[in-house]
Amino acid sequence: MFTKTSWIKLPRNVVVGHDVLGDVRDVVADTHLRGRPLVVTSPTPKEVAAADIVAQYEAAGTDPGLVEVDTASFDAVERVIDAAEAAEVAYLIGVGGGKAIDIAKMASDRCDLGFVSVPTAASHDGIVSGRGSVPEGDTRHSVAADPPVAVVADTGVLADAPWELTTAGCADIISNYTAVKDWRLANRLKNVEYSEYAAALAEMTAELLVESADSVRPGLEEAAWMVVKALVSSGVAMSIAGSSRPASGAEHLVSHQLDRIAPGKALHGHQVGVAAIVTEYLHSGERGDWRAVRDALDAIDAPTTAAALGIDDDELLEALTTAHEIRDRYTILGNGLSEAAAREAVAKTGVV
Ligand SMILES: NC(=O)C1=CN([C@@H]2O[C@H](COP(=O)(O)OP(=O)(O)OC[C@H]3O[C@@H](n4cnc5c(N)ncnc54)[C@H](O)[C@@H]3O)[C@@H](O)[C@H]2O)C=CC1
Ligand SMILES: O=C(CO)COP(=O)(O)O
Ligand SMILES: [Zn+2]
Repeated sequence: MFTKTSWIKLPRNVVVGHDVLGDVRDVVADTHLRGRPLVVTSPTPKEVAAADIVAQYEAAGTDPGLVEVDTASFDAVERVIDAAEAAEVAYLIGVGGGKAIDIAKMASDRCDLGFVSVPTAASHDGIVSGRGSVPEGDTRHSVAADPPVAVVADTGVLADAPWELTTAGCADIISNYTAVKDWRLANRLKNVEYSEYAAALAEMTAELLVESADSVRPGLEEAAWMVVKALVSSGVAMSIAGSSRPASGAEHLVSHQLDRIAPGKALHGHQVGVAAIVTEYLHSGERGDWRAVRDALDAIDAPTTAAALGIDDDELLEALTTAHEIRDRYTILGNGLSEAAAREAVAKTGVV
């Protein structure tokens, strides 16, 4: 008897382009969302975009709430929920990098309110995904949350953001190669549910970005366009899968460990990129595709070594040998990488 069910949640309006920041109210008006919003942001994105959005609503006679967050934590989610309830808002607008967007996404899901995603950096593929990523103690949660009802990505804002944020977004996409390899491995060895459509979309997204690497250059709106389209596509792959598997494998586990061992030293996308060189080596060996991963990162100016991340060799080795403990997600790390194997992998790939 056939018993499978799949429920794919996707955004209704995804608006990407030049000067679209000024259209946030119009884009929202095209959805079912009505009333006062709560704008969830962090200090720099507030100046770059959130203040403009607040001004749009004020000019139209609506007084939006505003709350600032600075970390991806469950405490921050609770603070936003309290602010949303106190201000009796009708929906939330997340404005910023991955952390502000994740917090707004999870808070709106918990309050059963709509969510609008306004990225100010092309730095991560959580812009449209139906997931939130939050550390807690020794673990890292990938929380299911309704994806945004609408996304407004202004290519001018994204192109003006610091270049390293864009290269981090590219590296987050390049890591799809190893994430999908880990997913297939987990499917074969542990019967983990797998979607060929989601995997193919995640891989194709990485492929298209790598092929366009020459055009991804600082300050160009065309480059921001290409990268944000890839980030949207990767987020859609996660929504089709109903998990972050198409975009998060062992390289993400290593990055999540680095967030605990060496907090604040490097961007999420850069960490997963460097870790992907090593996990690709583990998948396919010395003659495998790890050079292609490294060269793809290099072509878009993303770091390819621990030193370029600002992370000590020992910190990376600790992350590599303990990453399997962080979450119940089977990957090429299996039940743990030995220190000797980790040393060999980082030496062979030139990551250390
Ligand atoms: N939910 C999901 O599916 C996914 C979630 N993530 C999560 O996203 C986070 C990483 O996102 P990031 O954006 O790298 O980190 P982030 O949100 O900490 O942003 C990095 C920095 O960039 C600044 N920034 C943002 N826009 C700026 C602009 N226009 N000009 C100047 N500075 C600007 C932010 O204020 C922050 O200081 C991690 O917590 C990661 O786990 C990443 C991928 C997928
Ligand atoms: O960062 C992600 C995809 O790029 C998703 O992160 P998780 O590993 O927390 O699911
Ligand atoms: Zn990621």
